[in-house]
Amino acid sequence: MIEAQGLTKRYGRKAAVSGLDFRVEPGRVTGFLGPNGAGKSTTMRMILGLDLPTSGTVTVNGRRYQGTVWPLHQIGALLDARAVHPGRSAYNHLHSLAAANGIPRSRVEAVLDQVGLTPVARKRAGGFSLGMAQRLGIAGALLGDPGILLFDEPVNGLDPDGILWIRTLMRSLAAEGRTVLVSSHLMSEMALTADHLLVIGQGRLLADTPLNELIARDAANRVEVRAVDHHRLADDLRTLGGDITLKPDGTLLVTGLDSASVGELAAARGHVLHQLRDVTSSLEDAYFRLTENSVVYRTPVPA
Ligand SMILES: Nc1ncnc2c1ncn2[C@@H]1O[C@H](COP(=O)(O)OP(=O)(O)OP(=O)(O)O)[C@@H](O)[C@H]1O
Repeated sequence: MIEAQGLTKRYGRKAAVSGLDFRVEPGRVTGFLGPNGAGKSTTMRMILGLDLPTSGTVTVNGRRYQGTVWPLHQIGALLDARAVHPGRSAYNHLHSLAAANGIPRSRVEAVLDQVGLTPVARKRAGGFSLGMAQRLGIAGALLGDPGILLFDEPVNGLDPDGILWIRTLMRSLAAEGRTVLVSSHLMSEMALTADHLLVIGQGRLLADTPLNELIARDAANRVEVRAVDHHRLADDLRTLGGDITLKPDGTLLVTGLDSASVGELAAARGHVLHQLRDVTSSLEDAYFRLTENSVVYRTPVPA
């Protein structure tokens, strides 16, 4: 279990993370989402004790960081896959980590197997592709068989097989009762991997919610309706409190009313409808709506 209270990190006048309160519970995969620069890596570094909070606290299994790096059997982390000495083999890299942490050599072989790097274990890590480096970083995180795992963008650079492997790994680590916190910008992948989400924007918590609830809340009370006289229907729906967007093809997107209310109003006022349907939502839709005011680095949309 990881618990943050009022967690704040400032760099000079800039607040990278502001007053975060959250708990990351064991037994589920918690996705950590937010636009570029939102503060995800900074938060992970503070959890690991690599950065100290300016104010507030973060505890790991109820204990505060005591000034030495958390031992690998408590927390394993993948932060930067390229942070490996390029001249060292995968085996030697893991072996020196194991030796420094009092972890038996047999674990090195076990995690190399687990991540599929046994055939290249004696090759220089500097020659690894990004996907192989990610696997080596994950092997390092698993080495101490820790109860808490942090992964910063673990699918970065992985091919579809690797992405499926990561998803299965995260889910099985959580099913074993471990605490798993994973950041990603890949919404479709997060939708398949995470049970719970923490979403931050500009250093502030925007959502701490089960994934399904976030998507369901986003879809709730959004209806698409096509009518012969869409202008008159739009006026009638507004009187019921609906927020209406008229699409170029004449379809009305109604927010704030469910399909039953729209259908009953249409029948009562004599509207001829050609279509009435609930709008479904995806994690990507929900995420965009949640973070639309928190994006710092926005890319212009081509005209
Ligand atoms: N060492 C540092 N010195 C100064 N500013 C920093 C430092 N580390 C992070 N920041 C700033 O803090 C903010 C949060 O950065 P952080 O890397 O935590 O975001 P992130 O959510 O991980 O972003 P990304 O998705 O792009 O990896 C950014 O504005 C960043 O520029």
